[in-house]
Amino acid sequence: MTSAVAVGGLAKSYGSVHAVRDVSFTVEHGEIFALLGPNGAGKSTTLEILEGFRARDAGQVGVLGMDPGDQAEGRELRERIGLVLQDIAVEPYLTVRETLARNAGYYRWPRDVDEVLGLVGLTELRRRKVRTLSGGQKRRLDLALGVIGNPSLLFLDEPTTGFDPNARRSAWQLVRNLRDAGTTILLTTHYMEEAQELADRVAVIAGGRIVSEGTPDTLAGRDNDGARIRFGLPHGFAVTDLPFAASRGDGLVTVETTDPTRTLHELTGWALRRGAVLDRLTVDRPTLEDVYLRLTDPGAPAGAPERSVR
Ligand SMILES: Nc1ncnc2c1ncn2[C@@H]1O[C@H](COP(=O)(O)OP(=O)(O)OP(=O)(O)O)[C@@H](O)[C@H]1O
Repeated sequence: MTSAVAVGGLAKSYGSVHAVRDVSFTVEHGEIFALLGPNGAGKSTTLEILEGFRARDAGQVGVLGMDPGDQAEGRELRERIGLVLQDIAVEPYLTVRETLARNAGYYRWPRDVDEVLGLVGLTELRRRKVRTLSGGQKRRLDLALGVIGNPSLLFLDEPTTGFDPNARRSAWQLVRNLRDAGTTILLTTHYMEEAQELADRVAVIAGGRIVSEGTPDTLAGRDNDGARIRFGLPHGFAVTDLPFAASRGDGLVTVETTDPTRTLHELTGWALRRGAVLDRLTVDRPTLEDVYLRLTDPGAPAGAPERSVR
């Protein structure tokens, strides 16, 4: 089976601004794929080309086996994709349920309106006028509008911006449920926690180019990076007493290691023999955000694109 989305050598400029330079990636059926990148990196431009709203200058694009740039195929495609864009215009004087029911009428095989209201947690608010919804409630309605047409492929452009932490977790569960029911999802987000929690694979785009691609856990060799052990030393002990090199700052000792199992063993053995209690002991690895910040640091030397495989 072909990929749900296949992009090769995509390029798009606005006058002298090279918004997308040479972007290639695929999204497989049934996966959640996240496009990450700083403001102005080219994410929305890429998405708009895939959605058929913007013409490309160069490259190949296949979405559900169709070319969104082709007028006839583009129309057929719009029946099969769902969109949750950053700012969807809705009629403020309709109720939540009326809005959803009206949009359901645009599709040949819509989902049940009340079922979708339940999915996004808007059943209680179904009789409320849209203009009275809070920002987060409105965003849930956006999500409902995106899935009402029962799409095979759903585009989510920053789906949880403005959500409170509980609403964000509910939205994540909804997105996972959609994926588990067979919907392919391509999303953009500025929340690294969202990408970590949701995405099967991510691509980082910067300056119109993909600079790294992989699973959230392995992106840019994240899984092979060293671990960091931190702890507080009790009174009377110095960093130089430790059986390995370490540094001290913020009242905590930090040890960088590529072999955390061994280093921890040495550390705890050393402490137990001396009756020393290691205060606030933690072991961690670079987060997705650490890796993302490194990849998108404008001061970092430009290198070959990094790719890690699943
Ligand atoms: N219609 C337009 N006309 C001219 N320049 C544009 C237009 N749309 C986008 N750009 C420029 O193209 C570049 C890429 O913009 P794009 O909106 O694709 O980035 P983005 O990654 O989605 O950013 P954000 O995270 O801020 O939404 C930016 O430099 C932007 O200023």
